[in-house]
Amino acid sequence: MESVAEVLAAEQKYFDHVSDHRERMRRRLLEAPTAAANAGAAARLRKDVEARLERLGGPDEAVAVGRMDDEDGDVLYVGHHTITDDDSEVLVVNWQAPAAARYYTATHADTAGLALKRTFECRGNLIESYSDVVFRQLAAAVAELEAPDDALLDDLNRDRTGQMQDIVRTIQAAQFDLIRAPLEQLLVVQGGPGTGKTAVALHRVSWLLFNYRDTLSAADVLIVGPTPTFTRYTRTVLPSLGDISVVQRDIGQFHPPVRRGRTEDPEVVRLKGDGRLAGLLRRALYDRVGVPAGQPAVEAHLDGRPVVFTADEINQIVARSRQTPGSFTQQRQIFRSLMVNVGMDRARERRLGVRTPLDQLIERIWPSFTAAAFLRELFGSRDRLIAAAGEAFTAREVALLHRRAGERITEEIWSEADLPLLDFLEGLLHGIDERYAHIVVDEAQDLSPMQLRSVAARSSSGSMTVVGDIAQSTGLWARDEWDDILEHLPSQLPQVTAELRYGYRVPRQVFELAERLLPVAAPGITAPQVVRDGPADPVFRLVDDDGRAAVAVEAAMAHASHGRSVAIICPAVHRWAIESELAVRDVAWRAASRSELGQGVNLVSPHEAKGLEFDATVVVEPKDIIAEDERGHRLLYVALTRTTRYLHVVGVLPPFGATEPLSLTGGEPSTGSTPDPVGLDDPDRAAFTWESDAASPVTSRDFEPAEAVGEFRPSGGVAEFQPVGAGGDFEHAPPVSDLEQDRLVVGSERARPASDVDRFGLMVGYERMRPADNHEQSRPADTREQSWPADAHEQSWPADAHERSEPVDTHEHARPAVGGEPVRPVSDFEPPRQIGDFEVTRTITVVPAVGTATVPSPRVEVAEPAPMAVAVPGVVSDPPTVKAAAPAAARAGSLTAQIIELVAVELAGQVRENVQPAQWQAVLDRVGELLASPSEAGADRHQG
Ligand SMILES: Nc1ncnc2c1ncn2[C@@H]1O[C@H](COP(=O)(O)OP(=O)(O)OP(=O)(O)O)[C@@H](O)[C@H]1O
Repeated sequence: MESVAEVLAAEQKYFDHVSDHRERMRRRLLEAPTAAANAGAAARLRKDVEARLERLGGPDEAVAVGRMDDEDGDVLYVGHHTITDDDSEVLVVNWQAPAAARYYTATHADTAGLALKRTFECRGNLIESYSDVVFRQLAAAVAELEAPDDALLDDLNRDRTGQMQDIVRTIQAAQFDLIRAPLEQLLVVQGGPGTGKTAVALHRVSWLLFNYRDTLSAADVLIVGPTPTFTRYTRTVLPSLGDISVVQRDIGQFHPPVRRGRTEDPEVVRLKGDGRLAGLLRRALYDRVGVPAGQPAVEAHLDGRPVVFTADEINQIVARSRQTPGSFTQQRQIFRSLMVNVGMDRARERRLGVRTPLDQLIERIWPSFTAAAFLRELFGSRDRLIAAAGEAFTAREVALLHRRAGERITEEIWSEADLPLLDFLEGLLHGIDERYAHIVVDEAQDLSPMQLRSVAARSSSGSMTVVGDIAQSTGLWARDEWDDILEHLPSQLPQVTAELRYGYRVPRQVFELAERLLPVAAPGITAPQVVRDGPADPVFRLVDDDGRAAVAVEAAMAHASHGRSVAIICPAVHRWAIESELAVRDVAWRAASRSELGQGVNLVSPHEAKGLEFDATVVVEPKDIIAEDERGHRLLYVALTRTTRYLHVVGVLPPFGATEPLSLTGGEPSTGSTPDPVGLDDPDRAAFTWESDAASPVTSRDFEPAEAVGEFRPSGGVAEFQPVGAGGDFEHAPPVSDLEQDRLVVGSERARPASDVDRFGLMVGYERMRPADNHEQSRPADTREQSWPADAHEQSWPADAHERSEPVDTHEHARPAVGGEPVRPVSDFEPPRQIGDFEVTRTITVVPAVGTATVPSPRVEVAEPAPMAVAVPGVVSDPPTVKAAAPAAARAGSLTAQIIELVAVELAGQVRENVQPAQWQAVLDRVGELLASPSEAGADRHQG
């Protein structure tokens, strides 16, 4: 069997060989125009050459994405583009070609005659690694049937860039089935978040363009997305597949040119999206045609020769004109020619005194409009609205549509809900010029009937790919059924509905949280099956109102500092605070509302977040996301499912506690008997995760704090913390901390092995706020942060900090100053590498704002921390060695105390209660003391 290195060398040789041929093809193509007979032919050739060069791929692209070996030993390489040698032998076949299909369709159950499928991981044309699926082995390994292969996992784990990437390398069999479904149908693809609906829809376009190339060109295809941001995010995929001229638009782009920016009441917006508006507009438009009632006859002149028409006569001509197929304007032209014909026949001798030229009369009887002018007049006239509304609308609805017109048409500002109406009118007035043989509608689940009409009006054939997720359907037109959407997309073609079942984007830990919303958000929908684990559990950050923005921004900055794309998904009510915080901290950020996305910090509204994804997301204030939409739980589901790796939830509601569990379901505050909506009752679930940069941060499940340091014993509504081993009972105390290779590790015997636990590292909270020279004030002021000052003794301490119940604001603009020295912002502090004898392996953010929790009762009382520190058997195994070990032990002791506090928080969570600010403060004060004079406190404790 060949070694990996041998395989790589052989494959690279082939890649280089193919690349040489590709460059030869390129040179030949580039030379072609110069050989043309004349300038016109050369220009045509050049265009053709450009298109063919696109199809060839760039010189830096990998020539192939994979290869397949059939059972007879024949090999075929698959890539983005076909590459041939001098004899026109195919070296690499393009992925859309029928010959490539088996690369995607082969499965363990039906190998399609393949023995092996190899997927390459490349940088440019350099192969970095490859992964093989050996079908016979796969079939044998039943356990692996649903397991994603390595190549797929690699792709899913890569950093996101703010632009969607193609998935040619790793299209899955079920996805490929939809990609190559026949053109002549209306294909509906339902699938949960991250199941690849958008990817499938885009690759389907490319596949159709290749396989129906005789009848379908790029100009025949339209892709419609929900927002400009989404369109920007997805628009590079098709060019990367060699399909450059496919039209990609967002739904807000179908309208005549008007000024946008009017905001409207949701009730009005909803009404304007209603399909009944189509009837109203049509009636209103044709209500403007005809001779006004009460006018039996009219007179006009044709070149000075008077003509008289009776009203009946004109109305008959109007009726005849309206029967001809065509737009309002075309019918008007017919009307005009009929009128002119009659006029010519009937015109008498020239006579003065008839003032109205025939064209003016025609304009009065059948006015010509622009869509905007017509709609402005209609909305501005209650009478016209009432007439057009007929029986189909209530008086209230008519009143909602009525509005004062702007002074001039050029000053009229239009709302988003007006746009489909303008578009509909434009279609009535002039017809729709741009029609497409295939239309892809992404995120279709939210579109209003009038928006869907805009799409349908552009279909020449009824062939469409409609993708979306009912469970993510929000907004004023949130749907529970696909039929409610499809009734507005009429098609003569068969309608086929398919479902994508595997979730590729969202890691298991995150989806386990998000899917708990589904029973409330979309009861009939089956959750997708996630295919991979993420690097971390979701992190819940408990904050108070003042601390929210800081915590969210800090979390985002931390991710951004690792080069990740991170979205702060923020409901409108907190947007300002977040933007201010970003400004104060001088953080460069991008706004989805301006269609900017990329690495670093992005600020995104929950609605804008649809269809997008990021390496990390910070979801701000779940309850307000829920409040932002009638289907707020779905909106939160959307927000929670945007991450490919890390999720932070930042909110004022504690993620635990009997009085207010993390209210992912929103609504009324829960009582003790209310089932916990996110399953935090479930003892197997981590109540929260302590924030950490570790690859897998320590969660509340990771060790057994109660066994390690003590336990909470509820008594009369107050749970008391009882440290185990108090009074020096080392023998029976399980280890609380241990010194191992200069690291402080924490855990009990039942905890994870030290290698895992040592990620826990040192708890260095609180210390950063230590006063320079007044140890009595040594106490934490802001437990949201966890950095250690580079030099603790240089820090100033706000004089009134001990009286504050809210975290001290450490921002530039509101930084407290003590003795003229401003308190430095948290971001200025570098955690130390070394504390005493201990190497700092990790800093962990303290669960924030416990000191400011407002949950009244029941409460947890935390006993004095002193006895807790005695259980340091790894350091001080018996009293005689106390003195010698005192400095190290003292430091370890104080740090242990901090750990114990965190354990206390954890336990508080586990007993589903919260710590009273006063109690908590007592603990923190005590730790402050210990930290202020560690040796003394340590010695005391060990002696005591
Ligand atoms: N076969 C695959 N190989 C590699 N990556 C894939 C594959 N299928 C999907 N993905 C990736 O999964 C992520 C989610 O895909 P996509 O955005 O198409 O999902 P979606 O179903 O449209 O999600 P949403 O409902 O949130 O809009 C993308 O990063 C996409 O590239």
